[in-house]
Amino acid sequence: MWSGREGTKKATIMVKICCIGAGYVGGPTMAVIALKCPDIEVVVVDISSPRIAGWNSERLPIYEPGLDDVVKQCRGRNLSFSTEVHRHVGDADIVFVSVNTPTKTCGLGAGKAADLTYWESAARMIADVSVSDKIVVEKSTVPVKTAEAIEKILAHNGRGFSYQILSNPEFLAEGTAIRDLLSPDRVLIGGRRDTAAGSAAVDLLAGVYARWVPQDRIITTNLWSAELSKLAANAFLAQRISSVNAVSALCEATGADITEVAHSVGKDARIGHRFLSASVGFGGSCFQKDILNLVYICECYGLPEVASYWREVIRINDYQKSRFVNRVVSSMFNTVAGKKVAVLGFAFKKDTGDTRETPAIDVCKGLLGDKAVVSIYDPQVTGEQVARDLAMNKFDWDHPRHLQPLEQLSATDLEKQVAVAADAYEAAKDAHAVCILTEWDEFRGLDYRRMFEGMQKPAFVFDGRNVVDVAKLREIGFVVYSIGKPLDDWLKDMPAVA
Ligand SMILES: NC(=O)c1ccc[n+]([C@@H]2O[C@H](COP(=O)([O-])OP(=O)(O)OC[C@H]3O[C@@H](n4cnc5c(N)ncnc54)[C@H](O)[C@@H]3O)[C@@H](O)[C@H]2O)c1
Ligand SMILES: O=c1ccn([C@@H]2O[C@H](COP(=O)(O)OP(=O)(O)O[C@H]3O[C@H](CO)[C@@H](O)[C@H](O)[C@H]3O)[C@@H](O)[C@H]2O)c(=O)[nH]1
Repeated sequence: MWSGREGTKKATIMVKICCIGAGYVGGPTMAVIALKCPDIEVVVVDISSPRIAGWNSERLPIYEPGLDDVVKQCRGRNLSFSTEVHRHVGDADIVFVSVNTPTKTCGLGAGKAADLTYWESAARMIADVSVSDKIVVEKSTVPVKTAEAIEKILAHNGRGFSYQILSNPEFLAEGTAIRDLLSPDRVLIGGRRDTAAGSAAVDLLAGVYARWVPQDRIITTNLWSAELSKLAANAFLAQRISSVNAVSALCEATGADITEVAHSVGKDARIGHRFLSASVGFGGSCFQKDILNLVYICECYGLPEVASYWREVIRINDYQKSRFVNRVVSSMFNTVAGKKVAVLGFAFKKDTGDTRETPAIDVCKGLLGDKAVVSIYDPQVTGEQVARDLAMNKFDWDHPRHLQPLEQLSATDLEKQVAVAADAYEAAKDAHAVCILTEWDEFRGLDYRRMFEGMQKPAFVFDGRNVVDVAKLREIGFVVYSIGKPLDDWLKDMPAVA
């Protein structure tokens, strides 16, 4: 067993790992650790009993390709899910903290800063219930210097036990989480290498990952570099999307084709071809939240120019979403009031049921604001989830489910204006337009002729993900708009400004 007080690394057998937070990160990450380290006991705990019940059932609480299989192999062997938070945290050797770190909605830093309420309460709880020394691992994405705050909480409340804090940010993307965890580009571990105990803690955690990750992909840094690298990586990724989306607007204005431009640009090995797909905008629980967090940190350190540089990445993303809504409304004679619009795809990307910060929410709210009647189909998103999302205030989604307030759209408004369809054909029946907002593979192979026949005329397709064959659909008779593609005559004179 590891002993922090002695500052030594003994045998790594008999280690117990406990992860606080059984979400999109905690669940899959721990499942893969359990799979690759059969001699390590891994327990995932959460304050949400429905979530834990889900992890213990046949229908896992999140949809992620390959996850069922990994959980089935380990659950009941060396992987378990529990609401007995105190018991399992108390005697674990390594405690991962993978709780929500939402954007603050009120008070100092509202709309930008990370809300560390859940993090701090987890840290205080660790101090309260510990019966042994521990390595505490930041898995959540946190502001730079959070480790210092956690060290202080544990030092002042830790009742004599020794704690080593490590930063081990997670880089998995949803939809490919299992693949990313099994074969990560890198594992990053930040710690206090300058102390014997800190160094031993880094080595111990690195030893866990080394069971399946090649040594040259395990990077160790100081704490602040690890914390900042996570925010910087997401900012760089999101910046690429905002760059390609900004160019997509110029393509539409000039007759260039964004697919051709992105291909030509990405052929330069220094730029690379990945992450250059123009879209209706990026979504997901991380990009916006983490960039806002970065912006706030820059402001706090007196770097307003750097803050405004990163803020533009979000501005372009918001512009892209409202530009899309304006395209839809202006193309349809400047009004969608009372018109049925089919929305294909509600998740923030394909292969996930996650709708956090999905561009579909903003697009649907924009269309509903113009009094459209919206019929939504997504293969992985339930009607209940759609209703919650459309009734929720900005940023409220990133709190444990039972703490999310619901306001904005009344239930009657929702019932009148929003329906959820069983498939794409039902969504499009009698509709004036189809909007494609998620790039699900099945949307590529739909029978668009059949759809066209059941729709009002002129029939429109607004493709926010460039999944349809534009020429084929135009041949069928659709008026087609596809992000960043040359406009057809119908759309050419329509203004699409935000
Ligand atoms: N989703 C991703 O793809 C991703 C990837 C990398 C990093 N992250 C970061 O990881 C963190 C977690 O993200 P997530 O998507 O897994 O969130 P999530 O909302 O899916 O899961 C967080 C879980 O923590 C639980 N929780 C909150 N406070 C708790 C407490 N005090 N004790 C026990 N459980 C508690 C919640 O009930 C919830 O189930 C965030 O900081 C996020 O930014 C997310
Ligand atoms: O070329 C692209 C690539 C992505 N997207 C969109 O960008 C968003 C985010 O996609 P992606 O990054 O694939 O998914 P996430 O699960 O949000 O993963 C990001 O956020 C995680 C949470 O921090 C990080 O761990 C991952 O490394 C980082 O990729 C989605 O709406 C995508 O549709 C585009 O519009 N164009």
